[in-house]
Amino acid sequence: MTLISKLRSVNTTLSHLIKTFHLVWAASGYWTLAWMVMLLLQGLLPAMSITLTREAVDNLVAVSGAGLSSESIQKIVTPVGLMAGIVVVMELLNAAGEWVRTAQSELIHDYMTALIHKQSVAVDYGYYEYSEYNDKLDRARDGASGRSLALLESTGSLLQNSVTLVAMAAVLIPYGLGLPMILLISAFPAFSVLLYISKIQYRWSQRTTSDRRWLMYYDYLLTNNTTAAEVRLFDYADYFQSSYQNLRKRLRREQFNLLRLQTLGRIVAAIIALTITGGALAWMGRQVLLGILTLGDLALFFQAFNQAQSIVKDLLSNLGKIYRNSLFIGNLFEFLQIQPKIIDPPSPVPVPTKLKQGIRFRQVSFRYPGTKEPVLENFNLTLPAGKIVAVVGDNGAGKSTLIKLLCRFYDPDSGSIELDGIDLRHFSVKAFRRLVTVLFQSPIPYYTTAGENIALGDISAASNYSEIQAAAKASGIHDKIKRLPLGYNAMLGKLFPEGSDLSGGQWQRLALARAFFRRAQIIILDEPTSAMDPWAEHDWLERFRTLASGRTAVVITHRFTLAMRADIIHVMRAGQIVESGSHDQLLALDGLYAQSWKSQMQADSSNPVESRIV
Ligand SMILES: Nc1ncnc2c1ncn2[C@@H]1O[C@H](COP(=O)(O)OP(=O)(O)OP(=O)(O)O)[C@@H](O)[C@H]1O
Repeated sequence: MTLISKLRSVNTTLSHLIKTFHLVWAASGYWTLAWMVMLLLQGLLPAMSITLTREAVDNLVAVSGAGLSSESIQKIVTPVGLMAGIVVVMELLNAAGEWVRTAQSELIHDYMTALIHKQSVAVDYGYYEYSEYNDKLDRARDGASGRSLALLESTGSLLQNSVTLVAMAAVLIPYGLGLPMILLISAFPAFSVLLYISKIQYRWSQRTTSDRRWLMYYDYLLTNNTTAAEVRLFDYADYFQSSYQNLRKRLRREQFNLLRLQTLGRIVAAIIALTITGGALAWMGRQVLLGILTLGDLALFFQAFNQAQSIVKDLLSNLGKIYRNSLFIGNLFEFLQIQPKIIDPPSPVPVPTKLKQGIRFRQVSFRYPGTKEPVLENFNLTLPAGKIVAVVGDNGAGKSTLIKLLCRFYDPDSGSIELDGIDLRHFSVKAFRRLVTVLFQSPIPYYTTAGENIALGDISAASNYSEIQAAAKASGIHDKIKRLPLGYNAMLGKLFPEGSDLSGGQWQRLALARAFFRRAQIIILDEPTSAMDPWAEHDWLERFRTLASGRTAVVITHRFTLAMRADIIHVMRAGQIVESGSHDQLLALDGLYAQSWKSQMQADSSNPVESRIV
């Protein structure tokens, strides 16, 4: 490590320390103040105690053999009494310290968690599609509350040690400068070992972040209710269990190696420190034999040396901890610094209250970050206002990418997506998204009450009970909810006690109710009926038409039954629209759509409603 990189590392540590202190202060201002006052007191008391020891011993020597006069007793009782007082104050401070520490740690935990939650939502959706981001998030969590408090504690201990050390030095310096120097040198090997190990541990932790996520994933596969059926059916438990165990074995081995290195280093450092201490003690013995020191000096000297040595050791070990924790907490700051790319323009244009022309993809080209192949290239598509448009196509054609662009989860690399002729980038992101509702293939089962599941569509209107019921009726889930033990107040999902589970199709109906409740102008559907039987799908489609009337809807689907009901069908292949028209027009065209339709009809003529476009 060059001098410049060393200085840079000290600078980074300091900057992390300052940022951490700001965070801690913001999270627990008064408690931090109380903590600092206590540190100062705890730092000063040991030196006061040592000075009193000298006084007590010297007084004892002075009055020894003078009889039990009140004057001689007082000479001993006063310093001893004060020393006892200091012990009591130290105990009180220790007890109060526990209290302050617990309060601080709770406040800091909540504050840091809130910061991480806020940032997790603020970053672009796109980040969640990359493992590097997940690594950052995992590391930030690791560096959050625990590390910041540890960093603060080590800094506090360091300050306390420094106060004590300065006070001790003031007491020791009259005996010469050599002793403080020896103390410092004796602790140096331990410090170097600590720094070295800290660095190795940090690198190991960074390198194994993904490994730990693999462990979580295997654990999830083996213990989760959503995977329980397939684990049994495919009998893959042994396979994933051994993957878990093998990975754990490797991590355990690496951890043991680190531990061995650490223990070895510590033993060597302790031997060096002991040798130096032995030399200092021999020197002290010599001074006593030569009659240079008084008994009081000797007592002070002995106590001060012992204490100062452990303080210097603590001090250096705290420096090491500060260094290590600042490395980890750097991950938190790195995470908090991620800037979203999908942001509001400086002066957003108001979103249209009612769509007139519709949505247009104009010469859109897009590739996912970090990939070479574009998914869309000079892509054009119009979604006319008030119409239902279906987009069909084979796997990987780019249909879901269209949705992501339409929701502004990503922006095009070139070209534009326009709403009534205005580029989406000119609207405020929140205001634009308020216009959109998406019904996903697997809607999220929110483990909350049935009513709240619908209200999440528009949380600002959550108290509008009659609208919630109207949305449930419109989507066809009202009767089911009414039959639940507590109706709209019934908990859904099996995660919590008393929860009632719904079928896949019922969850999709609940999602439709949420969409009704949202009253958004643009409705996007991604295989919304995949979990429904043909009868339920028919009923659902009728309800969907009610929802979509007067709105602009895009349906991404593989199902003919769904696609054929759209006003316009676009067939997509390899990032391009290759055919467009109504169901009848596309059949008459006898192209890709017609071929898929025919082959599906032949293959499954007994059950045409189940036909899929391939
Ligand atoms: N996050 C991503 N990063 C990189 N490439 C991606 C990402 N998501 C999708 N792709 C790629 O983009 C292309 C289009 O994918 P997309 O999911 O849009 O297809 P699709 O038409 O929705 O397919 P399907 O019908 O199977 O759902 C595919 O080649 C896919 O591998």
